[in-house]
Amino acid sequence: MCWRRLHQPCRADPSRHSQLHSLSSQVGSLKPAGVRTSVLPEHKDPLPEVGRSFLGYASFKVGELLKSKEQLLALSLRTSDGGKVVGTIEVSLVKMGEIEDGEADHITTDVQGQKCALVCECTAPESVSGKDNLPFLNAVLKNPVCKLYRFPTSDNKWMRIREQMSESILSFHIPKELISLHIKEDLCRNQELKELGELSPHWDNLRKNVLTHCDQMVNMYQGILKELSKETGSSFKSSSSKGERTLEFVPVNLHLQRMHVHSPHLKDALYDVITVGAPAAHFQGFKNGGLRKLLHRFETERRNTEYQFIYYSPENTAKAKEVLSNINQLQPLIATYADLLLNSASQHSPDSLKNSLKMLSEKTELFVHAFKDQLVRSALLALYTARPGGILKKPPSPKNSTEESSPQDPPPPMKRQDSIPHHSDYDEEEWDRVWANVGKSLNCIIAMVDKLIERDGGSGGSSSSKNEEKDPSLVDSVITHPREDWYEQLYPLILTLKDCMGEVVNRAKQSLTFVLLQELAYSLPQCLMLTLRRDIVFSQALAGLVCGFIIKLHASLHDPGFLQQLHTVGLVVQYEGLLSTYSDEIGMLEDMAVGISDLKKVTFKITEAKSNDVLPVITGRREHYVVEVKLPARMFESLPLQIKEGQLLHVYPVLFNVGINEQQTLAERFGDVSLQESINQENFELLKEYYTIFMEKMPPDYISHFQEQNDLKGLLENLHQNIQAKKRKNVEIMWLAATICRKLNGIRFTCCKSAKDRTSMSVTLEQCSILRDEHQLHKDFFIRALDCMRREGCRIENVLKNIKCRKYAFNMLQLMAFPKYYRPPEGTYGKADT
Ligand SMILES: O=P(O)(O)O[C@H]1[C@H](O)[C@@H](O)[C@H](O)[C@H](O)[C@@H]1OP(=O)(O)O
Repeated sequence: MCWRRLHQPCRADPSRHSQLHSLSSQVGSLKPAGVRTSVLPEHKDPLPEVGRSFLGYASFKVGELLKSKEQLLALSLRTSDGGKVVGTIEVSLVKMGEIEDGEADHITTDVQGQKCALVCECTAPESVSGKDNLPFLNAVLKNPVCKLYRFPTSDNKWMRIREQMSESILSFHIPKELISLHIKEDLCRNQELKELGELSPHWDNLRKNVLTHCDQMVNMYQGILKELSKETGSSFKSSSSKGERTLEFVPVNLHLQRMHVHSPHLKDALYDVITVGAPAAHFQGFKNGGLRKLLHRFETERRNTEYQFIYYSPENTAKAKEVLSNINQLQPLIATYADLLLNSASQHSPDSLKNSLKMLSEKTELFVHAFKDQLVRSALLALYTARPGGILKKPPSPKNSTEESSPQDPPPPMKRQDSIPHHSDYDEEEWDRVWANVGKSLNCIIAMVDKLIERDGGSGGSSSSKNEEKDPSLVDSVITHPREDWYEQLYPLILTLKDCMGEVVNRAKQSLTFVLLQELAYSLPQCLMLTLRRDIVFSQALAGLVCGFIIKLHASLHDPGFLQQLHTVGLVVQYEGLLSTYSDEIGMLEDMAVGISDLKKVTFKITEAKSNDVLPVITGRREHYVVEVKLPARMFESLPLQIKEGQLLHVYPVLFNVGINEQQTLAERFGDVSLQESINQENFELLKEYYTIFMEKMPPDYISHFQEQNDLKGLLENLHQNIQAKKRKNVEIMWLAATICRKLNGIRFTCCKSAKDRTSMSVTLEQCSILRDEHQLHKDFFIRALDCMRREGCRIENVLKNIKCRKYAFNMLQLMAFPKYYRPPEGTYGKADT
């Protein structure tokens, strides 16, 4: 690392001669050096000339400093004529991590005359756990801002802090990936709606209407994707662009906020927080509230409107989508394995034949299993009644096993269709026969393979353990007509399997698409706008999560405990919300709560990077996404087997919100804080559940050591009491939740509307509290360090890059309503055009 400019000549402070802050020293320019001076107590002479402002000088060679045992030099401070010794100066090496090609400059901070910390600024990023991680992290993190501080510890030593803030290219990459998937999913659904076959006029009109709107939606997503694709290389959406329509899917002001601490007696430590604007649909606005309320209201209304469409619960609709997606994945796979089997047969290779059969059997069993649900059966019946002339005496019920005896079920649907004659030739058992035929034809293939291998002199029967399940008539027909050409023997059976499968797929797809039609049919534009809103909020939340996950992974790769936790338990992801339950921010919080909860649908998979493209890849659909994170070969190799084998890694998102500004005061006095209370209560339960799984699944050795180090139970109890206490602006909740998250190796987030002002107050407070509690920051320096970080640190740069002005957007009146430690120092806040 190098300093462009070194310490300014020292100016003697006429009022305080005992301690000087900085001094002109001809220090070389390789490493930053900390400088401490003192004046000899007996020195009574008037100050030497040089404008009375220079106390003296000293010089040294950088090499000497580097070679010195303590990396510290004690030098005599001499008057400018080289005569008298007027004091001493200590120069010590401040090694803040390696920086290549870095530029640095220094700023002296002087908080109301108290010299508390040396702050340096530099532009180069820092390696976290070895330089080798850098290229991979650099592919994700952009435009780092670094600040270096020195603060005294309680035993009068120095701790060195490196604060770093970086944007992420994932801010744009993830939304683009996700929108592409939405387009794919919706195009496929629209196609399936078109292929639903002939419907009676009522349903046909409904379908046409749905298709018109859905096509418009797809066009809209395509338009947004096109606009976003123009933003090549972008990695930051500023708070002032919150409401821009084309950037709606992009998270606001997303950054990694990192604190790297080197303290004298302790191991170096790294503290990361992802800061981001609360995931919310700013362009759509909050006049009618946010997702939590909108979804609830929509579902209640839909449930109570019982004509024109059939009510399927959100769980059933989700199940229909899942089965459809399984079918779409499994059918081509089975076809491929069936062809592989034929290929092995034509090569007359018993081993290869057995292997292909094994794979074919596994996938076909999954396929058959996918249709076991009662939903398919009831949907088939519903679709039958929607065909021209098809009506039942008894209306279909969309019940499934979980819903079967719910007394609140809505009355039977389809009341308005009694103009269609009541006759039915619907054969309820036909589906069972079609479905069972897939299993039968598989059994037939298994029997034939066994037979062929046996006749060939191999160990027949080994290819299947299910002989007892085979259909005897089919087996007989195989045995009584043996032929020696394997391919010819198997070909007709494979053809039958494919035909049977085609029949099942056709029926099931149509019936389940009919279920999806019901979801869209009610209150069409509103329903699609809700989906859009949810997609937008989810996209912002996911971009942050993927960023947090990758950073956590890189920072903890060397920790076997973490890796074990990752694949056996999964990671807790804790969001600290600072939104107020008043006015528009109620809607934001309602959006955020759903967006964060939706992250449960995400799992991660770590793969080996095969090229320079290390950006994550997303697959899946709205109900479930898999994010593939790539690691370079050497890092990938060091992972536990389970992770290398592609095990899906889970996340457990939790949100705790405490409004802190003047709006929250209004909410507490004249409004309603119940939203915040219920969110905190619900999420406390989720956090407790995670802790229980953690305790159950981690090995006993790990747990006993963990318990010795951390009183998680006590912290959870404390958090619970604070949530129950319903105290105003109870910021203790945030501190406890964050502490629990850190102790559980989780991923930390802090959010407010823009992640600029309140977030900056909170992360700097968190950083200084960690320094005080974990690194013995001298108690007299707590406030000074806090003010220093807020005045000179990365977060004021965050404000600058968002609104082109170095002022937190608070006024005096607002700040009076803030909890004490959330107020920035004088001169750093004021009217800012946000
Ligand atoms: O980063 P935020 O705290 O969401 O910024 C707020 C700020 O807290 C508030 O005092 C000010 O009046 C503005 O509303 C800020 O939000 P912007 O989104 O306008 O930056």
